[in-house]
Amino acid sequence: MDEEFTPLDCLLSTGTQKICLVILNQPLEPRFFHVLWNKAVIRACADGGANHLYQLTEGRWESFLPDYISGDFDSITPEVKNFYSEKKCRLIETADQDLTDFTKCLALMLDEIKTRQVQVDTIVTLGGLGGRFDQTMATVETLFHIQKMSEIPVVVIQDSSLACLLREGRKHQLYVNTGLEGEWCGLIPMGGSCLTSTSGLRWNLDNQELGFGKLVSTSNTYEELDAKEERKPVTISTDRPLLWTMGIKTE
Ligand SMILES: Cc1ncc(C[n+]2csc(CCOP(=O)(O)OP(=O)(O)O)c2C)c(N)n1
Ligand SMILES: O=c1ccn([C@@H]2O[C@H](COP(=O)(O)O)[C@@H](O)[C@H]2O)c(=O)[nH]1
Repeated sequence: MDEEFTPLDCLLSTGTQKICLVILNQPLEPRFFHVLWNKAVIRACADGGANHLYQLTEGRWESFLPDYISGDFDSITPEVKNFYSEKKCRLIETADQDLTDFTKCLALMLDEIKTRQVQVDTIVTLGGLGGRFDQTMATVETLFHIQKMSEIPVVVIQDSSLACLLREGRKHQLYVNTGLEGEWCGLIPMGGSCLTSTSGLRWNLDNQELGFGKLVSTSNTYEELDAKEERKPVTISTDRPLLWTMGIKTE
């Protein structure tokens, strides 16, 4: 089965994807935040993510009310919690200590999408790739959980990196011609070895095994083109879930 996807469409103000937004407990970049907030049909914060939303929107708080804030509430400050609670944002306590606040927030997002019967192309997450390394690894693990629960792609964006988990058994066509793509990209076999074929990259794979201790495709880039040629989509086939990561142009 072919799957076409433009990972950075969500960051274009002219992009066509219908998105939902999840804000995690990491510094928020204004350049991404505003475009995503304006487009999102449902907006949520995971626990301390609400602190960052509050901080970034200082003085204009009432114009940036999330649909819900969920988590075990060990990071949201009392001031922030009181403010959003008074403004009638839903505060959903998810006390379970076997799943991260991110996983639980995404599971709630899937329920919300179903309840509201909205059509959503992508769930975009801000944060999740910086700060604590255990949390970064947990972010990737969340992508594995959520892939089992829904067909909706989830992309994670922080600083100048994007990550998303490509499904197994499909031929992915990634459109990487939005103008926002940075130089580098990578394919990381996070959940175990992957038999992989690619095109459109500088270092392609031809039914080769990616695996830790064998081969991991980091510091890859896109195929070089002649001056007037348009960049072709990157194609990736994999027999197991495979993490795609790419750079986002810094201004
Ligand atoms: C084997 C195992 N290791 C570790 C944990 C602990 N644990 C896993 S997820 C989780 C919740 C983490 O919550 P989150 O808010 O995402 O992260 P925090 O900032 O609280 O560390 C906890 C406590 C566990 N339940 N089981
Ligand atoms: O260093 C970090 C810390 C947190 N996250 C993500 O944010 C959520 C919520 O975090 P809380 O600390 O509970 O407020 C967490 O589940 C992580 O997904 C992060 O990415 N990096």
